[in-house]
Amino acid sequence: MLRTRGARLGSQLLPAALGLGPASGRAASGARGQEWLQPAGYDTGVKVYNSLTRRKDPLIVSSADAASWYSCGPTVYDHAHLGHACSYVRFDIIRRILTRVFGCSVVMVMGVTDVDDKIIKRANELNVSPASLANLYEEDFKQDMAALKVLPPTVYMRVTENIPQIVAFIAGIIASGHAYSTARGNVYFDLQSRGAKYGKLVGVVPDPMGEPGDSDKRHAGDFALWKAAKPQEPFWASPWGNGRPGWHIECSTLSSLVFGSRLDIHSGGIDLAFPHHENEIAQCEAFHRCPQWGNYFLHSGHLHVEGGEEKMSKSLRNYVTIKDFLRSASPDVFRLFCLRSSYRSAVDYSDGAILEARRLLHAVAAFVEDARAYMRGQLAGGPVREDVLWDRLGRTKGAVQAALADDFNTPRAVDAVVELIHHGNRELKAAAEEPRGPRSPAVLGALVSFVEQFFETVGISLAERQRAAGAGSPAALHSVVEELVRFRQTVRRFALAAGEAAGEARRRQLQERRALLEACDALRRDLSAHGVRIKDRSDVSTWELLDPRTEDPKAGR
Ligand SMILES: Nc1ncnc2c1ncn2[C@@H]1O[C@H](COP(=O)(O)OP(=O)(O)OP(=O)(O)O)[C@@H](O)[C@H]1O
Ligand SMILES: [Zn+2]
Repeated sequence: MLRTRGARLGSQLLPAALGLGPASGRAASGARGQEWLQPAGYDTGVKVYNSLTRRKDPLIVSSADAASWYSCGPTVYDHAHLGHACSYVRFDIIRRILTRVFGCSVVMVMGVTDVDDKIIKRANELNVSPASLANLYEEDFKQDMAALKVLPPTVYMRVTENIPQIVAFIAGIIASGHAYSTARGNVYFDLQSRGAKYGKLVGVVPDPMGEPGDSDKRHAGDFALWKAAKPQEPFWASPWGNGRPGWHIECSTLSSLVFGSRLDIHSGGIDLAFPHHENEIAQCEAFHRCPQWGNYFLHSGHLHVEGGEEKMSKSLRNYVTIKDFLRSASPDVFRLFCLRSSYRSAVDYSDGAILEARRLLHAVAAFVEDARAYMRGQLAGGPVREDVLWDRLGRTKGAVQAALADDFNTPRAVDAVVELIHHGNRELKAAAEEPRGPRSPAVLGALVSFVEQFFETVGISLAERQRAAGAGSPAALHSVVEELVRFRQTVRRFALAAGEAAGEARRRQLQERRALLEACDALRRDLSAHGVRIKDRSDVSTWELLDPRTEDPKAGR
């Protein structure tokens, strides 16, 4: 059982410290029961789909240096799965785009739910304390996020470390006349007191769930802010007796502790819109006594298992853990899979979809590598149509910027980049078929830079991909591979030179040297299993180190 901590009512959470005043700006139509107030501040240039208005609004944040963003974090009772990964990777992509493309720095707070029914139940099953179970899976979650290259929030905040602040927040809501305590030591939000403003996020408010007959609520839809302690459960002291916080109040308090009464962006999976976010809004607007607390609510669509109606979920046992996934595929492959659909849409997870992402990543890397080889003069070839490529590059840059400004439309941006690569490949191919002539390394260099920069922006590093398998390996090993590939090239050239003889001599030489070519092919195949990919172009061989998890298993055979 957790140590009970005394609540220091009001001392931590003074409304004066929290109250930055209501969001200012002009009104716009949209939300149920009241108008959405367009905030004043820094216009990012992005139009974002706002669940509050159910349309795309200009994204205006308090400041370009510190857009406030609250992200609902995990309930830490088990390993995270690809559904969680999908939501956090998608928002990580948006955060990176906001920062790197639209010049807006983000201050992100993520709440970690480390006390909750699911945690208590699982801890009891495993016969460990809820606190140690939560600690274990919080660390596990952070490791999974790091493995997926999701940038950590500016600060993680644990519920159990902020109980006095939560108690003070609840007291503030009672003081504002929007909550009541009961004889049994529970505190509920009084839904009727909110009137038509309840439902401003989701529009139509679903009927409240069936309630147990002995509930001490005034109305079935009222939701718990404080739950009186039950036997064998962790509890903390409060003015209403021992107990623990309800789920929704945690996020309202944690967000307000850092950002006060104005929040620019709030994110989470679509399942959190109701009742969780709706209730957070009710609580915050009651506490801060402001007409609009959160300005933009962003919701990510669910990851489903292909063919299934339901989201990937622990309780449905239809999940793949992040760890299992990363054993056979790289984080970049998963990220590209996420990029290929809008963050708002539901997406089907399947082996086929992952293989497609893998192949696409492979094709991108192959282009970059070929363009580099061309620049170095290793690709035999003549001129490319420079003007065509410069024109394409300019148009692609514009298309990518426009797509990202349109509700972070990553699939459209990726398509534009793939189209550019297609043109780049076409020119390289044509150049390879022409006799030697003037070369155009600059434009291909510009294409490589742009493609690399685009993927870097969204968190996929093509350069890192080349280094991955070699990371930490001594430089000497690198030199050994270099020597090996050079030796193989010498052997290969000798074998290929047989074709230059004539008549019977040619046939005999080809026959004699065929075994050498076969040995060279076998070595290429064998080394690819160790992440060394050799590419033969005519009689020139180059090589690179690759992360085997990124590679298409069938590629290069
Ligand atoms: N299948 C999924 N697809 C996309 N996002 C998901 C999926 N499952 C959970 N999420 C999101 O992950 C975040 C953390 O969720 P949380 O810890 O509450 O898990 P959960 O929804 O209880 O998961 P589970 O249903 O497996 O128990 C939330 O934003 C939630 O919306
Ligand atoms: Zn939340």
